[in-house]
Amino acid sequence: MSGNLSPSFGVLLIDDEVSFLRSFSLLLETAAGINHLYTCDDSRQAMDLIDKHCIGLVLLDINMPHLSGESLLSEIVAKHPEIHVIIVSGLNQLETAMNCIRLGAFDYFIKSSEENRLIDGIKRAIEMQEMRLENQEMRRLFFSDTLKHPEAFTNILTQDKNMKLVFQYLESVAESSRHVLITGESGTGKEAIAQAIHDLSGRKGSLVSVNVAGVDDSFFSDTLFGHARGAFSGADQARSGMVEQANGGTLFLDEIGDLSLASQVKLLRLLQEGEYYPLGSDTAKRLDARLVVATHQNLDAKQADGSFRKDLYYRLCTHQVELPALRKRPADIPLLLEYFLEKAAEELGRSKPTVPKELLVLLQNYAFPGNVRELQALCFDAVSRHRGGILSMAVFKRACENTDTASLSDMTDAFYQYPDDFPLPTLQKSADLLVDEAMKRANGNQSVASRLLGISQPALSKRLKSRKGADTPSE
Ligand SMILES: Nc1ncnc2c1ncn2[C@@H]1O[C@H](COP(=O)(O)OP(=O)(O)OP(=O)(O)O)[C@@H](O)[C@H]1O
Repeated sequence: MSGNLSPSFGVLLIDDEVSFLRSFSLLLETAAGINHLYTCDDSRQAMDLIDKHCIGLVLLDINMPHLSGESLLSEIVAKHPEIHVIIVSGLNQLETAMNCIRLGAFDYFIKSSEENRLIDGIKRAIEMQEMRLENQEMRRLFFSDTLKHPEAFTNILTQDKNMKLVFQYLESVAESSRHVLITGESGTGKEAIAQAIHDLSGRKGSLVSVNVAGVDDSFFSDTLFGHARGAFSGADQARSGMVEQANGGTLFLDEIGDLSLASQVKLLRLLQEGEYYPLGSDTAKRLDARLVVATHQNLDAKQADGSFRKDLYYRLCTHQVELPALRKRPADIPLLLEYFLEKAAEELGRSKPTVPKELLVLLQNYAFPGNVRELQALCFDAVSRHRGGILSMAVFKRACENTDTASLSDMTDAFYQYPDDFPLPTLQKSADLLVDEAMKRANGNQSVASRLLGISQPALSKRLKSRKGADTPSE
C-alpha cells in the first residue's frame, strides 16, 4: 500500500445499506485503485460530509429513508455544481434515470450493472473532474504568475518566460495521476523536470528512472515487470521489476522514442489494463505508479514512419511539455554560465575565474546542439584548465568551431528559402547584409563576428575597411 490518496479529491459513497458500502468500497479500491473514499449510511449527514471534506465525486443511492437520493441530488447540484454525482441504484426505471439526469446527475448505473461498465463510468467522471481542477489551477497560476512550490524547481535555473510557463503547467497537473510526456532536445533538462514532477506530486514512493534506449524486448520486460523464481534458467530468485519499485511513486522512462515496437506493445498493455504479470507468474500486479516519459525524438515523425505506435502516443500525451532549446532562451546563458563556473570552481577546489566580456557574446551566438549539458561540460573543462586571471575562451571557441553544421542545417535552411517572386539580392549585397547581421549579433566584436561568418578576423576586417572606403564619397 503506497499511502497515497487517489484521486486527489474525495469520493463519497452514500447508501443506507452498510454491507453494500463495504463491498463497493472494496471493489473501487481493488479494481480501480480508488482509495480516497468516504462513506455515509445516513443521507441526512451527507451535506455535512461534503462541506467537511474536499469531495469531487458522489456515488449516490436513490431509495433511502429520511432523505431520498433525488432530493439529495438536487441539493448537491444547487450548492456544489462542480461535484459530479453518479447514481448507483437498485432501481431499473427509465423514468427515474431520466429525472436524475435532468436534475444534473453525471451518470446513472443499476447496482446489478456489469462491474467493468460501472468502474469505467466512475473512472470517466474522475478524469473529467481532474481535468476541471487542472484547468482551474492553470488559470489561477496564469493570472497570478506565481508558483506555489518554487522549491521543486530550485535545481532548474531559468529566467525564460516559456520555461516558467512549463513550471506553472506542471504545478497545475502535479496531483493528477495521469502520465506526462516531456519532449525537448538532448540536454535541455528533461530528467531534471521529471524529478520536479515527482517532487510536486507529493507521492510517498520513490522516483525510479529507467533509460530504455537500445534495450531489447526481453530485457525491457524483465526490467520493468520482474520475474518469478524459476521463470528462466538462472532465475534462482524472484525479482521485483521497476514498476513495482516505483509503487506509490513515479516511474520515469527516459528515451521512450527509442523503445522497440515489441516493447511498445507491452507498455501500451500496462497502461490500458493498469496491471501486469511478472515473467513466469500468473498473478497479476497493479500499476500504482505515475508514469513520466521523455524523449528528444520527434514523435510525430516517428508515428508517420511507423516506428512509434499512435495508440501509445495518445495514451502518453495527456499531459505534455516541450522544453525549449538553450539557443531559444539566450537570457538563460549568462545565468547558467555563472552557475556552472561557480559549481566547477567549488568542485575542483579553485576560485571562480573572471569571465571575459566577449565570452557571453560568443555563447549567445552559439547553437548549443548539446544544450545545458554541453554548457555545463564546457564550464567544467574550462575551469579545470584555468591557471588564474581571466578565463581563457579557448575551450568555448573550439566547441563553436567543431559544431557539426549539418545538424543545424534545418534552422539555417529556412533562411535561404526565397519566394519565387522575391527579387534576389546581388551576391555583394547578400554578403554585406550577412556581415552587418554578424557584427550586430557579436555586439561589434570582430573576432566573434568572423567566427559566425566562418572567415578569419583579418578577412572580416579587410571587408569592413573596403566597404568603408566604398562608402566614402570620392573627392
Ligand atoms: N535549467 C537548468 N539549470 C541547471 N541545471 C540544468 C538545467 N537544465 C539542465 N541542467 C543540468 O544539465 C544536465 C542535463 O540535464 P538532463 O539530464 O535533465 O537533460 P535531458 O534533457 O534529460 O537530456 P537527454 O535527452 O540527453 O537525456 C543535468 O546535469 C542537469 O542537472
